Amino acid sequence: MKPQDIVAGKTSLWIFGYGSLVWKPDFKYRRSKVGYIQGYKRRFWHGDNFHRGNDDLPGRVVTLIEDDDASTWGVAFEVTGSQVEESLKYLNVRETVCGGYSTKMVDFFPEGQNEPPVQAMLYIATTDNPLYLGPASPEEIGVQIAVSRGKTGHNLEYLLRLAAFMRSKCPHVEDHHLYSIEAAALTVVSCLLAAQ
Ligand SMILES: N[C@@H](CCC(=O)N[C@@H](CS)C(=O)NCC(=O)O)C(=O)O
Repeated sequence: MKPQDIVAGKTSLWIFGYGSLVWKPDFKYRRSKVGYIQGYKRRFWHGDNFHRGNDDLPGRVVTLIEDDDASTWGVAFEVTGSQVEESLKYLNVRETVCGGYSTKMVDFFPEGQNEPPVQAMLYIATTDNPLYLGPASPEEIGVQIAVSRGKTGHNLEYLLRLAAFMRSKCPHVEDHHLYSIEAAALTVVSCLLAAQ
């Protein structure tokens, strides 16, 4: 679904972030809410040859993989009025042109007892994406992240800031995939520093 089809005539839109968007939205928004989506798991299975890697050494960033038993926590940002077009124009370049992500509408469940779900748009890199790297062990992913950097910065920053967000805003979530990769990447970094 193209963003313009999603926002046709909309004066308000929720955008769900679950990777770099949770700590660096970089667009103006009216308000944000921590919460989750159902039916997807977050995995470091998407390659990145722009923001956090290059063609010779692609970085690893997150995408969403369908899993009926899973949920993924992040942040939804509400954009209104002129913010709708401005945010989509910016994110189209950042996420789609540079990142290989496409857009999808899902139900977003804000944290809190009596919060009803709202429709939210997210960016997802599907498995048929040419940058898709697929599953690997935490150790393999940790090494790749520890040695990759791109035009936006080091892949390690991308990993550590996401882990810091989850510990701070979603301490109840046991994201073994994220934290095992974080531990593996930090082990690699400590070994590289010790070898210097
Ligand atoms: N679509 C996910 C992942 C977004 C993401 O990590 N996209 C990359 C593009 S490969 C990005 O924006 N990177 C910016 C950065 O690494 O600072 C999200 O909602 O946060």
